[in-house]
Amino acid sequence: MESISMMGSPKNCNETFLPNGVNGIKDASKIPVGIIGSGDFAKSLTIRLIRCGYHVVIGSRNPKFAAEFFPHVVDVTHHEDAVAKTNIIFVAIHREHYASLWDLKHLLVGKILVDVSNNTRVDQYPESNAEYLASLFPDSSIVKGFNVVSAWALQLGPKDASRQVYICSSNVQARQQIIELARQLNFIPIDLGALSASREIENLPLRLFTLWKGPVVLAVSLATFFFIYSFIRDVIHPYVRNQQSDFYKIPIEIVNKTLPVVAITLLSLVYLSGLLAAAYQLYYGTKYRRFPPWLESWLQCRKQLGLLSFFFATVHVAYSLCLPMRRSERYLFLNMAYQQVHANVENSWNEEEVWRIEMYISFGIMSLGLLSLLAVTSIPSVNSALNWREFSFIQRCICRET
Ligand SMILES: NC(=O)C1=CN([C@@H]2O[C@H](COP(=O)(O)OP(=O)(O)OC[C@H]3O[C@@H](n4cnc5c(N)ncnc54)[C@H](OP(=O)(O)O)[C@@H]3O)[C@@H](O)[C@H]2O)C=CC1
Ligand SMILES: [Cu+2]
Repeated sequence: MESISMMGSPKNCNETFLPNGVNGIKDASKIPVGIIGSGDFAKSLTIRLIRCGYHVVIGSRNPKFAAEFFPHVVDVTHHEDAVAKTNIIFVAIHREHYASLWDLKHLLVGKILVDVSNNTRVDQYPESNAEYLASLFPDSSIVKGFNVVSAWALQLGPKDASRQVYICSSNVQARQQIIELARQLNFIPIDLGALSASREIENLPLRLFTLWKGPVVLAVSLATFFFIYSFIRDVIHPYVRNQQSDFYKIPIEIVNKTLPVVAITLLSLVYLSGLLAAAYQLYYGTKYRRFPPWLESWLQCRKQLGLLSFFFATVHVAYSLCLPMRRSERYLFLNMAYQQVHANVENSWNEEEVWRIEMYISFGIMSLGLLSLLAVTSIPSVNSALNWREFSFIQRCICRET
């Protein structure tokens, strides 16, 4: 790591945004970082780099044209010139164009090339883009990284939540330098070792929603099932038996009966997986045995199940709050009042019923409160502000009470 401490720019990017590097960023501002390509990624990366005090050199096929899109402090020049001026070069062009850099081969000897590219499909090519780049330029140090951040996120600045970047390279020194650079740019670098990990890193952005797929399909199936069940029970059944038309109940009442059932089923699935895992460990008398794959993936998507449960519970609360606003409710209310008058009942207060409903509502609100606490603590930035014990306290103890 010492070899890179020369990059020593301040920990906080904001400080470095001052003009002329007033506060001790002189070192970093002197380190030129090269970027080949002048597209969206190059533009956003440039902004992040200069904010953090780096000097940026852009290599473009058409520097005159490209210069218009970059701040004045950026040196926009030809590929050869950019490569000659810098030791760390981001390759911000698509894989299909890598071969066009072939002429620069002699200039790239011993330099660090950072491959930021992504593919459109998982395992699109036999070898990863970074390995392909390495095969084109065997005398350069190829580092894979930064492909999981979007150009948009790069521009948002250091406060953005998606801060993790995965970095790998077979050249340890080059990898360490890029890891340090990522840290200076206020990312959280994760070292994945040798360049062979690049295939996995390239597949990451394409696999973002894998953990959501199962829970979402499950939630939709549960919702459909319970909706049909309530529909048959509360609408079809009275219609068939007494010719009573309750179809008006479909949009609100039936939906509102479905929502809490789905919410509570999903929440119970979150904790059931933990119980099954514990039972499994007790049964085999060891915690060093792998769980079966279905349990493993179930355990992995607990957070998604929990968040979906929270979503259904919240919508249920919104629906419930709107129940008395409906016209149907008012008609029913009036009719009831009329019937009461007709039957000469002066007071229809039912102590038991009153208590039941009061308790229902109170518990409902309390559960939503606790569920939102769980949901909030699972947000990465909040999560990282809690220590491990605090987090497991909230996730375990509070939940047991719900
Ligand atoms: N955009 C994003 O959010 C992200 C992009 N990436 C990766 O970054 C890389 C660049 O993406 P992005 O900036 O969006 O792409 P763009 O299409 O916006 O830009 C690509 C750049 O490549 C250069 N280029 C185009 N054709 C050729 C060619 N035939 N030969 C040499 N250079 C060429 C051009 O620069 P010039 O005309 O100056 O030579 C062009 O500006 C890609 O590999 C992408 O996968 C990774 C993460 C996120
Ligand atoms: Cu309810």
